[in-house]
Parts: sequence; structure tokens; C-alpha cells
Amino acid sequence: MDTSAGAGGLIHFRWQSVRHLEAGSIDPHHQLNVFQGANAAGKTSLLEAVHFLARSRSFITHRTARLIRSGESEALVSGRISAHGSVHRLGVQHGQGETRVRLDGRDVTVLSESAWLLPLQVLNTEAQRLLTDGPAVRRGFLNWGVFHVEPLYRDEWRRYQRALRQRNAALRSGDHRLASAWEPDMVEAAESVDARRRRFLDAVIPAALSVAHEWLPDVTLDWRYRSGWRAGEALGTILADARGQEITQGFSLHGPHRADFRVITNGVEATTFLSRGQQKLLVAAIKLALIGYWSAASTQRPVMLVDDLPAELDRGHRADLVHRLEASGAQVFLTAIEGDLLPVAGDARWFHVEHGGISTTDG
Ligand SMILES: Nc1ncnc2c1ncn2[C@@H]1O[C@H](COP(=O)(O)OP(=O)(O)OP(=O)(O)O)[C@@H](O)[C@H]1O
Repeated sequence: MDTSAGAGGLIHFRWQSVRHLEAGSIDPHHQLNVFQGANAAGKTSLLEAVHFLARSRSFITHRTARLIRSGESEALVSGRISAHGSVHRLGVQHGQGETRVRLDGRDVTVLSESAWLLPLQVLNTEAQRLLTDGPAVRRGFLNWGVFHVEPLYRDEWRRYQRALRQRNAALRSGDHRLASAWEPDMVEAAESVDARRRRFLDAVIPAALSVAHEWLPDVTLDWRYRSGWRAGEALGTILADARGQEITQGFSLHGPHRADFRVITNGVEATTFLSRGQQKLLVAAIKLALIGYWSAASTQRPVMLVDDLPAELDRGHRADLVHRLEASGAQVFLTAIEGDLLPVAGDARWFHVEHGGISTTDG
């Protein structure tokens, strides 16, 4: 670890045996990095490699093994990251079914320790799952969102999950007394998890909807949060009342593990009303608001990976999204087949991607 922290974010990045990519390295710009190249050149693979460094897994398949270049036995990424006023060395290696993470010369066993350094979001075709998929995806968004600004959240969420697991085990064995013994712990952790989630959403979603409103002026936008238990009632009472039924089911039906939030457009679910391009804009607005919140609330520079930004967006929305990304305070990695579709206004580093090789260009 050294103290030449500079502007923050990923200041050096190196990869080996990742998908289609030739082994290589780059020194990313602290604000905007554009990767342009033809189909199958390796642009997405580069973003995937950055994701692998930050989160120790692939963002595409959730099957990290596929990240390894065909014919090789392990993939390796490493980087120097400026965060919290210092520079950290992070390396992630995947091979033989195992992922090994090293931070500043020591092994890391808890993912959140290394993930903490690079608060990261992805905007790609999968990102629309935030709107289209079930609540688990939105809870994941909530958990990462809160985790990066409220360090205590991770412990409270873990404490809740532990109490929930224990209560579920007691329910499955039909043990009322043991199930009830775990409830006070569950309730205490649930209340603080819920309070932090509400605070986070109250800051992020209205900001997101105000940007979305500029992009979609004819759409009425609203949002709702469900804590996971009946509004206005104490979770402790709900758990006690539900215990008999839950013993039959074998799991807990109420609590923040059932939380969700939804964006409502013209009175109905966003996904039933918006076009694909409009959904992309709405998700982009949510992610922009999140990285804005992270930038303002913590000392790390967030990283935003945007795959094929021009796809599905008209010229006006494309330009506005690029400008907002440039002003977001994040370190942005953008890919595009044709760079001239991206009206970049400020300082940026441009890279040409061809047959898995990456070289800097002057734009
Ligand atoms: N594990 C792997 N080993 C070697 N090559 C791989 C591996 N996984 C994928 N590829 C190849 O990498 C190429 C895809 O690269 P990538 O998705 O990064 O391209 P891209 O530049 O983002 O393309 P597009 O603009 O078409 O989305 C494909 O040719 C694919 O067959």
C-alpha cells in the first residue's frame, strides 16, 4: 500500500487469460475510458475483466469458469486501486473451480473486503433485469447500494440472515420455543436494515426519477418500497402471530429478506409500459443516481461499466447519457462499436480493441 492516491479509482489494470483477450494492461483515465472496436473484438471481455477484479465473479454468466481463455487453466486480473486516500494492490485469480483474492499482499476470504475498494455498477443489456426480474435482483441492488456508504449495514444484514437461518431451522423442526427465541434478534437487525434501505432509496430513487422525467417527459413516474412485512405493524408481533403457519411452511414469510421496490409508470409496472429503449434509460437514470450518491457519500471513486452504450438509444438520449456519465464523479468504462456515436465533451482515454488486443489511441 502506498499513499500516492491521485484522483481515485482503478489506476492500473492488468489481465491474463481472460476470454478472448490477449494478455495486457492499461492505465485508465480517472474519468472516462472508451473502448471501441468491431463485433467480437473483446470489448465486453475487458469490462468483464474489470468486474471480475471488483467483485471476484463474472457479470455475464455467473459461471466464472467461462471467463478463462479457452485452452488455459486460469484467468488472472490485477490492479492498483486508489481508495480512501491510499493505493491498494488487488489481484483475483480463477482456476480449477477456485477463486483466490489477494489484497495488499494477503489472502482475502470475505468478498466484501475487496469489493469495498471499487463500488461498481454495470449498465448493459442484463441491467434491465433490475426492472424485469424478481425482487432478489432489486435486493442485491439495495444491499450493494447501502453497503458502500454505510459500513455497519453489512454486519446488520449478516446478523439478520443468521437469525433468519436459525429461525427457519427451528420452524422446520417444529420447535416453537426455539423459533421464538430467534425473533428478537431478527427484529432488531431487520429494523436497522430497513431504516438504512429506506434512507438509501429516499436519496437515490427521487434523484433517478427526476433524470428519468427529463428523458421521458410524457411518462408519469412513481415508486414504491415494500419492507417485507405489513406496513404500520411491528415485525415482532407479525412473527409471533405467523409462527404456527410458518411451521407448516418451514420458512419465515415476513422480514427484510422479502423486501422490494418498484418503479411505477403511468400507474403500472415500468416493464409493462415502457419500450426497451425507455427501460434502458430508466435503469441508466437509477444507476446514475446511485453512483452520484456513492460519489457524494464516500471517499472511493465509483466505477461504472457501460457496454454498448449507443445500442437502443437515439442521438439525443445518447449524448445526454454520455454527458451525465462524464459529470457523475465515477470512473467510467464505455464500449461502442463506433466511437463517433459518442459525443464525449471532456477529457477521456480512448482505446482501440481488435482481435483481443487493446491499444490506446488519441480518439
Ligand atoms: N473463454 C473464452 N476463451 C476464448 N474466447 C472466448 C471465450 N469466451 C468468449 N470468447 C470469444 O470472445 C469473443 C467475444 O468477445 P466480446 O464479447 O468481448 O466482444 P465485443 O467486442 O464485446 O463484441 P460485440 O460488439 O459483438 O458485443 C467471441 O468471439 C467469443 O467466441
